[in-house]
Amino acid sequence: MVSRNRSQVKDHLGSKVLNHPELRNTKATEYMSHEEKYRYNLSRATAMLKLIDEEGMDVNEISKVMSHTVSGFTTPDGNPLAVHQVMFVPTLMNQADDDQVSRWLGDVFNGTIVGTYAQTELSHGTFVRGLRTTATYDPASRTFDLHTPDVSAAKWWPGGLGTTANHAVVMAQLYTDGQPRGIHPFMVAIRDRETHRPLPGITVGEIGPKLGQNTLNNGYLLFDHVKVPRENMLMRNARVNEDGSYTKPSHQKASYGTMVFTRVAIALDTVDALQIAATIAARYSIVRRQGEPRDDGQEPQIIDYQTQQLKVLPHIAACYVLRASTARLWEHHTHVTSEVRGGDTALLPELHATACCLKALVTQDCSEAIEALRLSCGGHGYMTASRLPALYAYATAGATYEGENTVLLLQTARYLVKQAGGSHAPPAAGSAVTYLSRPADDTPFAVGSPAAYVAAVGRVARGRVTEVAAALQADRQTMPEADAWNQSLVQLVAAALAHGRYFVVREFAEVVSQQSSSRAIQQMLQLLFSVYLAHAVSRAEGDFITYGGLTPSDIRLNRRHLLRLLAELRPHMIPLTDAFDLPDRLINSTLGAWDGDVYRRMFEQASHSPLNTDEVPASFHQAMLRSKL
Ligand SMILES: CC/C=C\C/C=C\C/C=C\C/C=C/C(=O)SCCNC(=O)CCNC(=O)[C@H](O)C(C)(C)COP(=O)(O)OP(=O)(O)OC[C@H]1O[C@@H](n2cnc3c(N)ncnc32)[C@H](O)[C@@H]1OP(=O)(O)O
Ligand SMILES: Cc1cc2nc3c(=O)[nH]c(=O)nc-3n(C[C@H](O)[C@H](O)[C@H](O)COP(=O)(O)OP(=O)(O)OC[C@H]3O[C@@H](n4cnc5c(N)ncnc54)[C@H](O)[C@@H]3O)c2cc1C
Repeated sequence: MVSRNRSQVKDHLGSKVLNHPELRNTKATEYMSHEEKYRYNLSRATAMLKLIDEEGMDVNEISKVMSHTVSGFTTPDGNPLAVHQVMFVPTLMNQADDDQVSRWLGDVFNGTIVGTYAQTELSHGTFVRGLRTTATYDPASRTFDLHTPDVSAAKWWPGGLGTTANHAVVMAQLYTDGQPRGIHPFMVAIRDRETHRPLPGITVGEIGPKLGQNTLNNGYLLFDHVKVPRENMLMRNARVNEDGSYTKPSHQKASYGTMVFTRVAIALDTVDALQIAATIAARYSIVRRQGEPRDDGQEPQIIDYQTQQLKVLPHIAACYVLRASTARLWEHHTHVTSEVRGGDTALLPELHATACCLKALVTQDCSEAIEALRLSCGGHGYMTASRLPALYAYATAGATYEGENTVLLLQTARYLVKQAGGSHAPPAAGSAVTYLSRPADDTPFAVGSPAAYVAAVGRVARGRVTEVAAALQADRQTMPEADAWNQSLVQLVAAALAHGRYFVVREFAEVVSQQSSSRAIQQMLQLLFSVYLAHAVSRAEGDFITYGGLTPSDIRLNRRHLLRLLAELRPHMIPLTDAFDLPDRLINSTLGAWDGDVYRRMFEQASHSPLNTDEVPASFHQAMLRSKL
C-alpha cells in the first residue's frame, strides 16, 4: 500500500468497504436516537480501523483513508475515531521521542489505547498561548501535576473524548522551576483500559448536539491535580529533565506541528465533499425538467437555464482546480516535515502560511459552493436524503476547526506583510511569495487568455498585500502595534485570500501545461481553468479593477465570456462528474444516483419515516388530547 497515491488508496478502500461483511450494509440513521447513532457509527469506525490494520497501512496512509468519500460512507454521522486517527496518532509519531513511540505505539495499533487531541478549552480555542490547563513539574516525585483551574479552562470539543477515548494528548501550560515554558503536549490516561471508567481526578463527558457530525463524539475534560509521570511529556522537541531543567525545542512552534498537518489534510479532504455535492447537483440538473415546454414538447432540463449553469458548473471546475493545489500542498508538507525531522526548519514558516491560507480558502469556497449546489436542487436539496445538508455541515465545520478561518488568514497575512516589507528571511527558491519582491507582471488583460487572467490574479494579490503592508507600516508610526494591526484586519484577510487564490491558479496553470498525454484532456483542462478564472474575476470585480489592471469594459466582457464558457462546458458536465468515479453507494443521495431514478428513490426513502408506520400515529391523538385540556 505504501506506494499508492491518495486517489488509489481511496479507490482501493472504497471497493474494500463496499464489499466488507461489516461495512457493506448500511442503515438509514436519520431516525435513530443520539445513542443509537453513536453505537452504529462507532462500530463501523472500529471495523474500518481493523480493515486499515489488515491492509498494513502506516500513519501516512491512515490520513489518506480519512477521505470523506470513504469515511462519509462508513461513518455518515461523523467518525468518533477520526481525531484518534488524524491527530492523536500523528502527534505521537511526530512529537514523542523514540522511546515513547516504542512504549505506546504497540498498544495504539492493537486498539488498547484510543486517543484524542485535547487542546481547545471553553474560554480559549484560537489563542493557544492563552490556554489555562497547567502541567507543573515536581522533581521530587518526577511527575507533572495536571490541573484545570476553573470551569472556563475545561477542555471542550476534542473529538472522540466524549465517551470513546481512554487517552488524550493534552496541550497544557508547562511550569518547571517555577517558570512558565509555554504550551506542551502530554500523554494522559483518562479512562481505565479495562472498565472504561474515568480515572481518579478526571471529569469527562460528551458536549451535546451540533449542526452536523453528531457522532464525532466531541467531549469535555477537567483535571483535579492529576499526577502524570515525567516520561509522559512528549519529548521529541522540548524536554524536561529529572531535576526540572528545561531544554527548548528546535523551533518555537514545534508543538503546533499536528495542527499544520491536519490543516493540510482538511483542505485536501473538503474537496472530496465538494466533488460529491457537484456530482449530485449535476445529475439532478439533467433529470429535473421544469418549465414551459419547448419545441420538442418537453419541459426543459433545468441545467439549460443559464442561471442554473452559473449555480452548478463553476463548482465542477473548482473541484478540479482545488484538487490540484491541495494535492501539491500535501506533497510540500511531506517534504518540509522530513526536513524538519532532520533539524532544518527553514521552510516551516512558509509551509505554515500556505497551509493556513489554503485550509481557509478551500473550506470557505467549498462550503459556499456546496450551499449553492444544494440551492440548485430546489426543495429536494433541502431533504436529508439528498445528502447535501450533511455535506454542507461537514464542509462548514472545516471553516472553524483546526483554526478559525479568519484567524488563519491573519497568520498568512502576517507572513506576507513581513515578506513585502523585507523583514522576514528571504524566501527559498520555488517559494510561493517571490512575486512580492519582483515587479508586477504586466501581461495585458485579454478575455480568453488564461495566462492574462493568471497575471491579473497575481496583480490583485500583489496589490492587496503591498497596500495593506504600507497602511500597517504607516499606522505603526502613530499607534501601538495591536491597534495598528486591528486597524487593517479586514484588508489583511482580503490580502491573504488573494494570495491563496494566486497560489491555486498558478498550481493549476502548471497542471494544464504539463498535461501532455492527450490533446483532448488538455483542452478540457483548459476549458475548466478558463471557467474557474472567469468565475474568480466575476466574484471579485472590484479587486480586478482596483488592483488587477482590468477596465470596466474588461469586466463586462468577462461576464459575457463566463456565460459563453458555461454553455461550452454544459455538454461535458456529466462526463466531468462521472470522472470523479464515485459509486452510487458512496454518494448515497436520492438525487445523485447514476441512473437518475430520482422520484422513485424519494418515495422509497419516505417509506422509512416512523410516522408512516401506522395510518394514524398514536402520537397525533396524544398531542391533540393534551392541547384540548
Ligand atoms: C482528513 C481530515 C479531515 C477531516 C477531519 C475530520 C474530523 C476531525 C475533526 C476535527 C478535528 C479538529 C481539531 C481541532 O480543531 S484541534 C484545535 C485546533 N486549534 C487551532 O488551530 C488553534 C488556532 N490557533 C493557533 O494555531 C495559534 O494560536 C496561532 C497560530 C493563531 C497563534 O499562535 P501564537 O500566538 O503562539 O503565535 P504568534 O505570536 O501569532 O506567532 C509567532 C510566530 O510563530 C509562527 N507560527 C505560529 N504557528 C505556527 C506553526 N504552526 N508553525 C510554524 N510557525 C508558526 C507565526 O507565524 C509567528 O511567526 P513570526 O511572524 O516569524 O514571528
Ligand atoms: C466540529 C468541531 C470539532 C473540533 N474538534 C476539536 C478537537 O478535536 N480538539 C480540539 O482541541 N479542538 C477541537 N475543536 C475546537 C476548534 O479548534 C476551535 O473551535 C477553533 O479553533 C476556533 O476557536 P474558538 O472556538 O476559540 O473561536 P473564537 O476564536 O472564539 O472565534 C470567534 C470569533 O472571534 C474571532 N477572533 C478570535 N480571535 C481573533 C483574532 N485574533 N483576530 C481576529 N478575529 C478573531 C474569530 O474570527 C471568530 O469570528 C473542534 C471544533 C469543532 C467545531
